[in-house]
Amino acid sequence: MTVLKLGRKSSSAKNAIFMDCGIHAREWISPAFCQWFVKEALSTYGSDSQMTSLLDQMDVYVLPVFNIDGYDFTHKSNRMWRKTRSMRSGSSCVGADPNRNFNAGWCTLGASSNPCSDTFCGYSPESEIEVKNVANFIRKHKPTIKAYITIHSYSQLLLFPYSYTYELAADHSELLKVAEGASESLRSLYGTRYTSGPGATTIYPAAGGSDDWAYDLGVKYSYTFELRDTGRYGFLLPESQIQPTCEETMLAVKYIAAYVQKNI
Ligand SMILES: NCCCCC[C@@H](C[SeH])C(=O)O
Ligand SMILES: [Zn+2]
Ligand SMILES: [Zn+2]
Ligand SMILES: [Zn+2]
Repeated sequence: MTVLKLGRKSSSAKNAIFMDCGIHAREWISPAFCQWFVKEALSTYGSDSQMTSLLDQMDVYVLPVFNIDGYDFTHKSNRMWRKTRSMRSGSSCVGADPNRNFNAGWCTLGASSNPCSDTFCGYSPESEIEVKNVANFIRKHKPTIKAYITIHSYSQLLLFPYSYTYELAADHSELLKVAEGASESLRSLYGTRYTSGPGATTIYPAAGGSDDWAYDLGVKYSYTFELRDTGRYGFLLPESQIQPTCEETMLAVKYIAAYVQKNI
């Protein structure tokens, strides 16, 4: 698994943030953001005081395209594909939903055990190699990873645990406070409105998600972004909106990163 590691070289282990994009194949604005984030982070390091401080003090792991085979399939065959492209003998349907395949309330609610469903949870937790690799990486770096951010589209939401239960997370009020601050920061650029809240009540119940899994592993600041828009173009966001979406999302990510820096 190829992860980009951004940050000033340091002999001692620095605390880190892990961010992935492209877990769902059709959400093309997501990998676009991760790619843009890397360019922007590296080109503003040294001039932007917040980015400089962030990369001096922390490392940022970026996984630009989580679901590579699915992303490729959306370019070549089916633009609306969501899942992985794993094959299983005996099943006529392909792939599992990687955001239902993590070991967090696995396949209990908001997921399907039907291999042909777009929210198929997989044959077992971490059955998808992409999920296993990311889970292994985060487990291995557990002591230093202080925040997990996963980028999706669309709906303009900033979600945090839990989605596998309606129970509030132990850190609910803090996670909400940070999400609202980040959404406010995002809105300050172009007025784009986000809704913040726990996944289960803010979007829908959904077990097996990467954010819930990271949170239960101990990564307190765990967030799922649903980027633009709210349905006009949906997954087919026009090219003209890529740059503004990236710029406003950067403000939210920097807000979260700055909060994490101050509070770990
Ligand atoms: N952990 C689940 C967060 C809420 C659902 C997020 C959306 C992104 Se397309 C989904 O995976 O259905
Ligand atoms: Zn293409
Ligand atoms: Zn998604
Ligand atoms: Zn989505």
